[in-house]
Amino acid sequence: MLDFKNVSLKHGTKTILTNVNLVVAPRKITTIIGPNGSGKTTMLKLLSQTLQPDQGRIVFADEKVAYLEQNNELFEPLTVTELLEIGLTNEVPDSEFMYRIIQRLGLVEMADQLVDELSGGQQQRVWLAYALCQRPDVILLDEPTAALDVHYQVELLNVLQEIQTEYNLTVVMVLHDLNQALHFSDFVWLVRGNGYVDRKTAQQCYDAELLSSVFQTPVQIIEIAGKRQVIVELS
Ligand SMILES: Nc1ncnc2c1ncn2[C@@H]1O[C@H](COP(=O)(O)OP(=O)(O)OP(=O)(O)O)[C@@H](O)[C@H]1O
Repeated sequence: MLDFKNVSLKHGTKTILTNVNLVVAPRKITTIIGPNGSGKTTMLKLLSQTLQPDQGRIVFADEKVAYLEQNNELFEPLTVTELLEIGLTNEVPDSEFMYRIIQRLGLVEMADQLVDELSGGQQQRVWLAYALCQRPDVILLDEPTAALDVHYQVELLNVLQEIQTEYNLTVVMVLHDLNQALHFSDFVWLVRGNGYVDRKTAQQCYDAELLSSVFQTPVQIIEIAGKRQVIVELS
């Protein structure tokens, strides 16, 4: 169980959340979408307890939560394998699991390289592997595809979805790409930046009026090869 119960939070004078009640769907993928500065990262920080609400509370059972922030830094030079082994040490070390994650995230060839010497996109995959190696019940991911090319964006989300299903993980992530958010999620939280958050199923979000109002930008929903796609109208 991981819920927002009557949570209110301001950053300075800016209202981020007002009496928000939300249930994180267990063993499902929830994606947070919304405009820049609306409070998406703040919500992940609340769920990870790196930030406390002004009012209300985040309700936890005894889930193990792994939080992958937008920017991650190493404080000493480590190879990919060395970093992932640190992730494993909290639990019964499971190098077989670690090797599967290395394979699934396409990291085999760089397993012995220093993390700092990898490209931004490669490092992003390594940090996701690190979070998974902690064997969390809940994984919080802030823009996990941000530095990736389109191939690896889709690849990473596919692998994440497979691992989520296989290990019954609860995933809460922030994405900016609306098509990816709706395609890979069960639930979507739409953060409006005025204190309010709508919780919808991903299917309910294929709604041009809804998305246009959240982003204050005209969008259309069209169908390509039988699949709905969100198109942002360019002026
Ligand atoms: N520690 C802080 N102190 C003061 N204001 C903050 C702090 N952290 C965030 N804010 C402000 O709160 C608002 C929400 O920030 P947050 O990072 O949660 O937004 P976001 O939706 O994740 O944005 P983006 O899409 O740009 O990553 C922003 O206006 C931001 O400037």
